Amino acid sequence: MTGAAAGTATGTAQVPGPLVAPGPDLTAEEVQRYSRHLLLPQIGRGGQRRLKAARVLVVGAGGLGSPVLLYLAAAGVGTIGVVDDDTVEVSNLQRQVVHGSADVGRAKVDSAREAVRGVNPLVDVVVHPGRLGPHDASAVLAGYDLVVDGSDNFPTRYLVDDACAALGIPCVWGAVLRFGGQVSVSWAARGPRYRDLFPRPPAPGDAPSCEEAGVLGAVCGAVGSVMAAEAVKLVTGAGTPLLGRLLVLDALAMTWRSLAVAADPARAAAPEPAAPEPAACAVEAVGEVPEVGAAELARLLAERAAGRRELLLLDVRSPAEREIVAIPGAVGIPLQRLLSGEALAEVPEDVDVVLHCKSGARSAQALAALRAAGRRRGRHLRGGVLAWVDEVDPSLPRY
Ligand SMILES: Nc1ncnc2c1ncn2[C@@H]1O[C@H](COP(=O)(O)OP(=O)(O)OP(=O)(O)O)[C@@H](O)[C@H]1O
Repeated sequence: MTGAAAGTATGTAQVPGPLVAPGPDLTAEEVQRYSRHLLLPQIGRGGQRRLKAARVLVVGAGGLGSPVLLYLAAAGVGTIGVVDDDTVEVSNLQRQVVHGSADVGRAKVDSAREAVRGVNPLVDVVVHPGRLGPHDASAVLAGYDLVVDGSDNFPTRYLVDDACAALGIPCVWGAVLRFGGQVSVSWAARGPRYRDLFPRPPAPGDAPSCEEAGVLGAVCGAVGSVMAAEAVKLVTGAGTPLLGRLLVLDALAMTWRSLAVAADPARAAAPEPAAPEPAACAVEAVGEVPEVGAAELARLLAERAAGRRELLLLDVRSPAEREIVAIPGAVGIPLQRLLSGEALAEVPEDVDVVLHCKSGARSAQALAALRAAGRRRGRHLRGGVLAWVDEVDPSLPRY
């Protein structure tokens, strides 16, 4: 993050007017539905007509996208786009409140469309199923007035931020992890951008995901609600947006802090670093690594139990993940301890090693680190503990 000094020549955020021109007048049904907005002088009938004409794209129908979608729909945003490439899983329901139990297995975009229509049938929902990538970002974002980024990964955030900058439109972005969250507005033409706060993506393994470290569901609700409020403010011109400011939530202490942020003059002068392809995951980043399937691992462990084989099964997930589900006989060494080299001595050189994590990305990274350190007798479990649950012991929980 660049310093906390807004107001430099490059960093001064300009308070914009309304982003969207008013649409057609409201019907009697709309007047009734949105009456609590109409009572607000900062929104009123004119602001509600702007919302009716607005086209807002929500990236990700997950933990943040859920409250964003529901509040934008309820607020009467005329056209809401939804991009997502995922299907609803049981473990999503703790925070992804736009989906319900009956939606498990459905495409998130379909489930979200139905929920949005249930909240407000006057809203048009445009679904963009699939992974947003450099090949289609400009085409998908074009035609929207504003993007709300509720994605959960750095490549997508940089991609969305760059595409918004190129199109000259603002992006409201948010991020959550454990009990914390961040929200801000990135708008190249008017103030600092996401890239000013985070010039470089963190090194693989430096920033844990919610999948690894967890997140309080209500934190997604709090941060997502702020994102939706910022979107409504930008569309209508109400108040002062979070432009040049980063709002930081600590839900354990229950504090919100507002940090001033400035554009980074060095970034403004330098060419944009290429955003990594969003589809790229840690496995691809570290190259080919030898794998073993779950059924094969079960056979190897049976041989070990019978005393016919020496094998070390290393679980590189966090202790909290291991408490949820573990492969019997696995030894836990969290990924960071392997990547830092701190735990290398705990991995013997003369024994076959199989590493595993939840789904295979972290174990591939750990294996690459072991190989870089000269350990040649390692493989990793394809599909991680989830593959073990699916193929070997379905009585164990997925998460
Ligand atoms: N580039 C992208 N294109 C389309 N959808 C994306 C992209 N990046 C992220 N998303 C979506 O954004 C959402 C992020 O939400 P969240 O992290 O709460 O969900 P999740 O990935 O289901 O969580 P978990 O990994 O813990 O299971 C996901 O639904 C994910 O599919």
